[in-house]
Amino acid sequence: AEKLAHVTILATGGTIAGSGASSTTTVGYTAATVGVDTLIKAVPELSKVAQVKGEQVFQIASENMTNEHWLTLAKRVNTLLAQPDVDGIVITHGTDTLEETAYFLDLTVKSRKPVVVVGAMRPGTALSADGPINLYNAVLLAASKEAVGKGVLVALNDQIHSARDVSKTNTSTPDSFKTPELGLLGYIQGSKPYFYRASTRKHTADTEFDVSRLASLPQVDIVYGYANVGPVALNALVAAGAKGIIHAGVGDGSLAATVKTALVAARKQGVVIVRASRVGQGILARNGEANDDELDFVAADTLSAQKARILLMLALTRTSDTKAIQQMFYTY
Ligand SMILES: NC(=O)C[C@H](N)C(=O)O
Repeated sequence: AEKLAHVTILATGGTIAGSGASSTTTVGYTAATVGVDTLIKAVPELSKVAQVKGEQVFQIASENMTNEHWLTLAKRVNTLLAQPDVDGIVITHGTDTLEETAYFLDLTVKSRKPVVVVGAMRPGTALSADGPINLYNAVLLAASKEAVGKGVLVALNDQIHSARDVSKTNTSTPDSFKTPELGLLGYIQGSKPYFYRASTRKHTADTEFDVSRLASLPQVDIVYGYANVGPVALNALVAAGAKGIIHAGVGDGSLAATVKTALVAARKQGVVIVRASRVGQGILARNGEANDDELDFVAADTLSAQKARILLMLALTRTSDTKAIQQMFYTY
């Protein structure tokens, strides 16, 4: 028989480690209550697909995830994957910011070994809890040869997504994670992963970002576009020391006149401005709704605002040159 792969499960909390008052409690439960050993014991089938070890890295609801948590997690993943006796990693995570952690790791993990981020939409106490099957699928995916070199993967609801393109799309249903237009990468069925496509963007072992010596990340915040918007929130963030601003604009990243004036002023003070869209799908065209060449702004391409924030933070650890940063937005 083939020797089973060694997979380490890094537990961070979330609903997958949550519990509710009754079996029908699917909202208003408590996240991050159950430890990694209990999660593993709840799925004895794991021992058929991998030799599993568990580590409790954090125990938080993912709305409390911070840059510092990400740095700690990325360093731990890199340390483990450098060991010859670790073949793959699974990270259990709350779903609210799961896509952000996954993309952060996609840009900072220095290995081709599989890394799979997984969560659940229902707490473990609920009828038809999705955590156990999601964890089982994530572990077999992390143990698989098929997942090697694919970048950080997100696996829920029997589907495999790329970290860059996946989003939580529904507040509560188990099929919440989707890659609407660019498409999911594959499925898990009958204890086997099936891949149909791969991301064309640089990730993991091929990225230029190195967090091994970083204790913090540059402050980058997001401002939202909407009818009747003014510059108050933007100006407050700049005054609070933001080094970068992601503008999650209406449509193709259009700028309200008063906001545009404030963004131009911020840029003159050295703040890097990235135009993104609140729409959720499509390319944010450089020099489309604003003349980025003239304003010295950066276009987010197809990244959501929350993922543009991650790429800009990491970009600012390397350069403040907006042409170089724009190139990164077309590369990652
Ligand atoms: N489904 C979940 O995991 C939601 C929870 N608030 C979290 O992100 O930790």
